[in-house]
Amino acid sequence: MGNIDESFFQETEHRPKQSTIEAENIPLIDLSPILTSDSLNSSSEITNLVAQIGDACQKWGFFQVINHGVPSTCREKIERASKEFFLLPTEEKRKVSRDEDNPLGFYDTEHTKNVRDWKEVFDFVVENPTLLPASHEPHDMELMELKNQWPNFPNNFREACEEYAQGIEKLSYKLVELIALSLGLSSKRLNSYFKDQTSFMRLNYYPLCPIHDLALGVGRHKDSGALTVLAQDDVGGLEVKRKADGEWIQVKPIPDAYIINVGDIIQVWSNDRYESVEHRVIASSMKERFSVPFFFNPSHYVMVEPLEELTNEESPAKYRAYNWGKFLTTRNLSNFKKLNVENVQIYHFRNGDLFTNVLVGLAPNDMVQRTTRRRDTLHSEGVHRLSELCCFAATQLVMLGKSIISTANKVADQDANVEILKMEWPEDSIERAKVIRSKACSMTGCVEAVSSSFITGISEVAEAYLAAVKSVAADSHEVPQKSIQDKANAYAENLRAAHSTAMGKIQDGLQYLPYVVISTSMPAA
Ligand SMILES: O=C(O)CCC(=O)C(=O)O
Ligand SMILES: [Fe+2]
Repeated sequence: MGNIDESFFQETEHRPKQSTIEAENIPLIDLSPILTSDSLNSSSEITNLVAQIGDACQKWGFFQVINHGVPSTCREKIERASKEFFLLPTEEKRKVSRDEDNPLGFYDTEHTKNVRDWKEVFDFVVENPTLLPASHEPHDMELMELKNQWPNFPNNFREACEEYAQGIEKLSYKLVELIALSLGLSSKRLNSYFKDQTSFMRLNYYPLCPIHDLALGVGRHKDSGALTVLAQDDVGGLEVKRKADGEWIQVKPIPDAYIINVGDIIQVWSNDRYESVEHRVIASSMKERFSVPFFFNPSHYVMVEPLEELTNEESPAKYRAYNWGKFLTTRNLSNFKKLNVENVQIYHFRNGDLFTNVLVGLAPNDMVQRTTRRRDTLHSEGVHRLSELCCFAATQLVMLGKSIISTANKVADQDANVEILKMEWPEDSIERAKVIRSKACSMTGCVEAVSSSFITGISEVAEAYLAAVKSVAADSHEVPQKSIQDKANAYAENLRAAHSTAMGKIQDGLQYLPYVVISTSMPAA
């Protein structure tokens, strides 16, 4: 697993506590009613099942299922294959490493919220190939094909993975149908979104961890897809944040059960009726652990937005539509592992109506105060995040230069625990330039995402204020409208300027790197 470095250390407040609550568990649901019929016709058993699923989604966002119809032999086969694969020597596993061009395969430096996870993974897609946007750039329509890479050992690995994926995919459709019914929709309402699915399966291996009090197997996160179907072994370690009080609750291993959780997409489709809930995995110094999540994701071209049937005047759409493929590629951007900014999140697409709710019922003066405070906070936070990003980008560019030079001189850099310095550079200088270009694209992509989310946020606050003022005060001219709006515009302009400065700095820094590449590729005099 390599050296223990600080990139694994969680901030103090996110480190595992000694005693987590074991008393309550997430709901356990018996799916046997779906085994007897192909269509989910409205028998009283199905109605009862749908109600249980609806309750579990609402209260926990998580549940376990038994009598699900996935043959246990399939599961045993993939679990055995996974164990055999991860126990191979690292050099063997690295033959199918994921890289800049292919995000599928083996990987041991997964990061969650910029902290390294104590685990190794192997990813494969269920539609081979899977189509995704080639870049996160909004106007770039080019697509790319993701293709699986399979290891030579163990020799039944591919077969075990493909068979298991088929069984789990079938179960996932059933679950999505039950969830659709629980939202009052027709059972097949969501199925077409998965026609050219971008779903993937992940084999997780959590090795023994000597720093289990500092690190996590997987840091706290929400799953960004539609639905996750997880097989965990008998070791345990998955914890779910209880919605009622924010306590971390252990998910007890149940033989042959699957753990199901609602992802961000169902949260958006359901307009927040069901929430995607945070979870994490504790690392252990006593027992290694294996798990296999399946991330059921829609086609890349799906625009994710609250379903029409679930929104109306009283409960308007809480999110703007976003393109799933672009969301995923923006997420995957972060090849710079220790990015000091948050990755793209669904709340970046939240509509301003939440702030409108904050203003409801306030006296005009209080409205002014609340709006001013929110607008100013968004502005200063935006400036802060952009300047942090700018410093980060400059450091990364220097590091890239150092890394090229030390590779050319074949010396290890003193800072070798910095991820980027350990990069393996291609021999060919054009290929090196391509790597630099893709890193620069990642950085500019992040700058763009951060600045546009703050600019949108500020203008939404100003709009919500205008609407609220108009609705309460007939003589609203007494309430400052113009100055609130003007200042919001000035702030947005200021953020745009900070954005251009950051992009300029990245471009400036980038100008030097080709010289470094060229000079380090020339033969010594
Ligand atoms: O290994 C587990 O139990 C959960 C892993 C997980 O949450 C994930 O990969 O998203
Ligand atoms: Fe997860």
